[in-house]
Amino acid sequence: MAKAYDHLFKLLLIGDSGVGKTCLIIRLAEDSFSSTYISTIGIDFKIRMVDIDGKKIKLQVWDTAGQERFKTITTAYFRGAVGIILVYDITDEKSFENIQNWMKSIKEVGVGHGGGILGCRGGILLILSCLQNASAGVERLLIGNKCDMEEKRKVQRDAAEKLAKEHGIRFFETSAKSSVNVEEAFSTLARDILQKSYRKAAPSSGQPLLEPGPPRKTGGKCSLV
Ligand SMILES: Nc1nc2c(ncn2[C@@H]2O[C@H](COP(=O)(O)OP(=O)(O)OP(=O)(O)O)[C@@H](O)[C@H]2O)c(=O)[nH]1
Repeated sequence: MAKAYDHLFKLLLIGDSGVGKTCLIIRLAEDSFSSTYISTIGIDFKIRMVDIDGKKIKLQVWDTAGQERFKTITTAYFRGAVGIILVYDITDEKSFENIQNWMKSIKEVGVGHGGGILGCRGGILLILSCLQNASAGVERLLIGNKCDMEEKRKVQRDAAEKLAKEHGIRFFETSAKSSVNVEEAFSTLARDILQKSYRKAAPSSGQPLLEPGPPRKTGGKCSLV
C-alpha cells in the first residue's frame, strides 16, 4: 500500500495578536478567508499535504495565540517544531518591532530539542536526528502579512528584508485575504527543511534526518526518545 506521507513537519506560527496567523493557516489548509476576528485562545493546529521534490510532506501547522497572557502556554509548543514562521502585519509598526522579541523567545526556549519526534527506522540514524535538531536549531521564516492593504502600509519592505538578512532567514510579504504568497511561503519553508536535512544526513544514507512517515514494519530495534 502506498505511504500516506514521507515526512511529517511540525511548523509553528508566532507573532503579535491580530497579525493574521490564524487566517494564514486557514488559507493554507482550507483555501478560505474570513474578516471576522476571533482571537486564538491557547493553541490549535491544521494539516496540509504538500509535494516537495517528489516527497509527500505532511505539514502540521500550529497556530499560537499572540496575546501576551498566553505566552507561557504557546512557548511550550516551540519544542519539537522543525520550522517557525514569524509573522508581523505590514500595517502595524509595533508588530514588526516585536519580531525581535519573538526571535529572542525562540532562542530562550530552545526550539526543536527532542520533542518525542522519532519513529523506528534505521535505529541509530533516528537517534542522531534528535541530536541534530537540538544543536542545529529550527528553520525560520519571516512573513509580513496583509500586503493587500498597501494604502495603510507602515512597515517598508526594505526594513523587513534587512531584518531577515541579519537573521539569515527568508522573507515573504503575504496576504491571507487575497491569497498572495501563502502557498509559496509554506512550500519554501518545507523545501528548506527537507534540503537542510539531506545536507546533514550521513552521506551514505541519502535519507533526511527528519520525522519519518508512518512507521513501517521492519525488524530493527530502536528506542523512542
Ligand atoms: N486585509 C487583511 N486582513 C487580514 C489578513 N489576514 C488577517 N486579516 C484580518 O486580521 C484580523 C486578525 O486575524 P487573525 O488571523 O485572527 O490574527 P491572529 O494573528 O491569529 O491573532 P491572535 O489569534 O489574536 O494571535 C482578522 O480580522 C482577519 O480577518 C490579510 O491578509 N489581509
